[in-house]
Amino acid sequence: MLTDDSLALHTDAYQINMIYTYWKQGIDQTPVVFEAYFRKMPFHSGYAIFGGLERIIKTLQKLHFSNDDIVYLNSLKLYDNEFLTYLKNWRLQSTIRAAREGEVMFNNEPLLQVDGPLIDAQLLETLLLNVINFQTLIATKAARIASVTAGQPLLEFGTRRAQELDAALWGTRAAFIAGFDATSNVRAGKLFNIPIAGTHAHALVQAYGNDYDAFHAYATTHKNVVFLVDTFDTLKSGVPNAIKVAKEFGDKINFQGVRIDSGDMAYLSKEIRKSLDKAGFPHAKIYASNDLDENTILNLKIQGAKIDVWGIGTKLITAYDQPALGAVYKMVSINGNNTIKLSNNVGKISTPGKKQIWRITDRKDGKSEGDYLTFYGEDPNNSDSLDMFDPNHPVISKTVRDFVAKPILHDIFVNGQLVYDLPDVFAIKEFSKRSLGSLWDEYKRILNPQTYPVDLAQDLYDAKINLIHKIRKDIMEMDR
Ligand SMILES: Nc1ncnc2c1ncn2[C@@H]1O[C@H](COP(=O)(O)OP(=O)(O)OP(=O)(O)O)[C@@H](O)[C@H]1O
Ligand SMILES: O=P(O)(O)OC[C@H]1O[C@H](OP(=O)(O)OP(=O)(O)O)[C@H](O)[C@@H]1O
Ligand SMILES: O=C(O)c1cccnc1
Repeated sequence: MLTDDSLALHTDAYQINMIYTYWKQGIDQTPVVFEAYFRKMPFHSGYAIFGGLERIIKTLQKLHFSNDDIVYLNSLKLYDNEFLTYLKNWRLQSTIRAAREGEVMFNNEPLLQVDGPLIDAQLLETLLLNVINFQTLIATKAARIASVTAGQPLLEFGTRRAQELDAALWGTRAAFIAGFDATSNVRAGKLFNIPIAGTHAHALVQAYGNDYDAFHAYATTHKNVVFLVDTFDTLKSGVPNAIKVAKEFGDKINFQGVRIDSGDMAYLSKEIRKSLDKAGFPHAKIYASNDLDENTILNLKIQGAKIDVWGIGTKLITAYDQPALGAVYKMVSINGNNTIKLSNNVGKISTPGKKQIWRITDRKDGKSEGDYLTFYGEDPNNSDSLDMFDPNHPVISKTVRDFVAKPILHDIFVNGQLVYDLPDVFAIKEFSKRSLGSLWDEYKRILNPQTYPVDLAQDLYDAKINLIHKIRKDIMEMDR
C-alpha cells in the first residue's frame, strides 16, 4: 500500500508524459511563462474575488516527489529510471507572481503567472487550476451574497452539502475572506482561526419529542441560545415555546434569537418579529436558512422579511448556479519570445507575452477606471496620460489623466524561494473589502452589471494582432 504523502502526482498524466518528452529531448529547462486566467465572469458577476493563494503557497513550499510517488511511477513501466531519479531530485525553481488573495479580478487577465523552466510550469498547471478554480468561484459567490445583506451577519453552513472534505474546508475559508462572518465547520475554525457559530438541528427537538423540553434542555446546558422553531409548527409551537423558555430562564441565558428553516420566510419572519417584540425580546434576532443565495435574499428583503442573520449552505459551497469557473493556464512566452494559442472563437485567443496588470485608479477619488495590461517591466506611471481602449472594440476608448497605476501581480516565489509574507485571514478579508470598495457600484450590482474595462497597452495589442497574422500567414504558406 502506497502512502498519500505528497501532492506531486496531483496532476494529469499528460503533464508527466510531456515532461518526459521535454526531458528526453533536452528542453525541460527552457524558460517559459504561463498565465492562469478565466474567460467569462462567473454568475454574470461584474467582478470576481481571487481565492486559493494560501493553499497554493503552502503546497508549493513542500512540493516534491516522494519515494512512494517514484515507486508508483516506476510500476507504470512507462519511464526510464534516470527520469525517475530526475523527478526525485526536482525542486521548484520558478518565479511565481499572483494577485493577492481577496483581490478583485476580472476575466482575461492573469490571476497567477509561472515564470521558470518548462518542467515547473507544466508540472504545476493542474494543481494550480484545481485550487484557483474552486476557491475563486466560492469567494466570488460569497462576495455576491454579502453584497445584498448589507452588513447583516452571514454564517456559512455548507459542509454537509459540499463536494467532499477539501471543498468544505477551503470553501468556507474562501467565503470568509470574501464577506462571511463565521462558519459552522469546527475544523475550519481550528485550522484557519475563522470564528465558528451555530444553532441546533431539528434532531434536538425530535430527541426530546417537543419544542418546550428541547429548548429547556438546551437552555439548561448553554449560555448563548438560538432556538430552531420550525420542527413541528413554527407559529403555534416553536415560537411560543421559545419565548416561554426564554422568560423562564431570564438572565441565566443569553437568548440570541430563533431560527427558521422552512416555509414562507417573509411571512413567518414578520409574524415572529411581532411575537418577540410583544414578549419583550426586541433584541432577539431572527435567523434564517433553507437554500438561500443572493437572489432569494434580495427577494425576501423586497418582501420586507424581518430576518437579521443568514445561514447559507448548499448554494454557496457548491456554487450551485455555476459549478465551474473555467480558468485556464496558457503558455504566453517561450525562450523570451511571445507565443499565443489561436482559436476560431475570438474570445478564446490568448494574449501573448509575460504581463503585468495595472489597476488604474483616479488620484482624487481612488475609484478604479479599469485594468490595463502591459508587458512585464513597463510602468504606466511613467506616462501623464493613458489611452485605454477595449481590445475587442478598439474604437471604444478613453484618455485617462491624473491616475495612479497599481500593480496587481506580486512576487510570491522568486527562483523557487518564498518571498511573500502571507497575511492572516482577517487581513485578507479586510484587504478584499477595500479592493471591492474601489469599484464603482455599477460593476457590483447583482443583475446586469456594467462590464469593467480590461484593456491592453497599445504595444501589447499590436503584438497580439501581429502574432495572429504571422501564424495565419505561416500556415497558409505551409499549405501551398
Ligand atoms: N417568501 C419567500 N419568497 C421567496 N422565496 C422563499 C420565501 N420563503 C422561502 N423561500 C425559499 O423558497 C425555497 C423553497 O421553500 P419551500 O417553502 O418550498 O420549502 P420548504 O419550506 O423547505 O419545504 P419543507 O417544509 O418541505 O422543508 C427555499 O429556497 C426558500 O429559501
Ligand atoms: O439550506 P442550506 O443553505 O443548504 O443550509 C444548510 C442546511 O442544513 C441544515 O438542514 P438539514 O436538513 O441538513 O439538517 P437539519 O435537520 O438540521 O435541518 C440547515 O437546517 C439548513 O437548512
Ligand atoms: O448551526 C446551524 O444552525 C447549522 C449548521 C449546519 C447546517 N445547518 C445549520
